[in-house]
Amino acid sequence: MSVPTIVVHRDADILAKAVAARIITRLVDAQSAKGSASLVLTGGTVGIATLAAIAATPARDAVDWPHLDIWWGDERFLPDGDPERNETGARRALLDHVDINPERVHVMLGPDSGLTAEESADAYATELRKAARPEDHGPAPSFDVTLLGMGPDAHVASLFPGMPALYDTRPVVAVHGSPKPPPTRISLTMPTIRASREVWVVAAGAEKAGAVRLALSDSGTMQVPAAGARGRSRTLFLLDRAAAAKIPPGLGRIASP
Ligand SMILES: O=C(O)[C@H](O)[C@@H](O)[C@H](O)[C@H](O)COP(=O)(O)O
Repeated sequence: MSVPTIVVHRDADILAKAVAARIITRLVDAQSAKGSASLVLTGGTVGIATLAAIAATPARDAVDWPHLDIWWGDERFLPDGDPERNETGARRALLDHVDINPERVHVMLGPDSGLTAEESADAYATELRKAARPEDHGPAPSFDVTLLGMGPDAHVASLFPGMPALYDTRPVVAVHGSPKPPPTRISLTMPTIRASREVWVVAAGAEKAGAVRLALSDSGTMQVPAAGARGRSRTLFLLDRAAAAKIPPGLGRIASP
């Protein structure tokens, strides 16, 4: 697993724009190398602001959108079109504005599908397994980039401290009793997140500073899920100054102006 690289930006607005530029470049590089790319989206304010920043960036047209697979790290178990769904936010911010191939947008189904949350998680696991190739050596693709927002409790996706999903070895699980509403969610598990080539944790605001410090220390994943959010070849913590305020001295950080 890769040691995190920390990049600190002035504020949340610059952070979203910088992450947007970084995603565009990463996707173009991946597509140039292998003809396609895969991106795992996150909910949350920074996650959605980043997608809106991509949509607003002229360079977005450098991405070969029809050859991009879009996945989600987690989803609120709500009906299609519900404004609280991460998918709804992603479509409004970006997906409705680019030439994405609908068959390559892999949504986590909500209750209107007729599935229970457990059945929806199983259906997603099947989709992941179909997309996995032999070189992925597992039940899910090695995503090029998995974006993760992070809560003040250091949760990532819908993996909350001490909750059963953190102990689950299946690729995708249903989450009940989420401390962050809504209570029922679908989430990739840590093994699936850690199978990603790159994991990018994005966080802004002083309320995240404690969680960032723990996530970059030798904390246990069960109590500090973000401490387990590591990519196989690269891990980035992309932060604003407020969220980076409590980073232990001596950790390599790149502070942008
Ligand atoms: O479904 C969700 O709520 C997200 O996936 C969740 O993991 C989010 O990314 C963090 O809670 C950070 O959210 P904020 O950036 O809004 O604090």
